Amino acid sequence: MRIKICGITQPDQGCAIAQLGATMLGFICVPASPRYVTSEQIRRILQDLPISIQTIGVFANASLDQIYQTVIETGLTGVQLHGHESPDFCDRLRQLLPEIELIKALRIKSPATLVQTQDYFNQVDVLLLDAYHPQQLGGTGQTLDWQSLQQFNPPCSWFLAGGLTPNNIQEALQQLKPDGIDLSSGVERSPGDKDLAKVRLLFQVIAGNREQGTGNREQGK
Ligand SMILES: O=C(O)c1ccccc1N[C@@H]1O[C@H](COP(=O)(O)O)[C@@H](O)[C@H]1O
Repeated sequence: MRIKICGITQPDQGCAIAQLGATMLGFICVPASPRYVTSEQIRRILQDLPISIQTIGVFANASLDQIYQTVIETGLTGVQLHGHESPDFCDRLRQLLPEIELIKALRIKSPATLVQTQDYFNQVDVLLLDAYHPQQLGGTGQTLDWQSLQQFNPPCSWFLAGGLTPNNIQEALQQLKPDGIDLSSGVERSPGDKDLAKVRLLFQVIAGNREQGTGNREQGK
């Protein structure tokens, strides 16, 4: 399972979180967010990271040109679209930046909203499900109704996001088997300031969960 820690703003925290086991780091390129980082800041953080870490820029309703410029300036390996971007917009971004990993986040207001995800199956690499909040686009700490997602099985990869923490990740992963998880505010001291003790605990809980799964399989459960 891939693990993305989002809202990185400091080079030392990025390195430490990569060392703890994150496979992806996210950088908020949404100016209104308290976790916003400029291209210059992203570049500085990326230069110390191991090459194996995927680095994702998170955008919301930005123009194709803004996204293109940021990716070219920074060397990000992927883009997460967290606003109201259409499937056609995803297509055009794919043509512009064919090498990057393309993630479309959808904020799920009700189980009925899940139907919208179908429009993106062929357009993106990963679908990311986040919780809906009427005023904020992301990083809200709100959880989804995990039970209502149990039948969600898209033909592409999907990530679970929204209010995940070291305290609730075990329950979430007992109910769902996403290809990846994405955490931001659940491993923070304050917006953009990651709490390394919480990140460490997260990886310990996930490792325990994996061992439990292996044990259950060995015992035929
Ligand atoms: O984190 C932000 O400030 C943010 C701003 C605008 C769009 C997305 C944002 N973050 C994304 O929100 C989800 C869930 O965050 P949380 O774990 O509930 O705090 C995550 O995908 C972030 O990438």
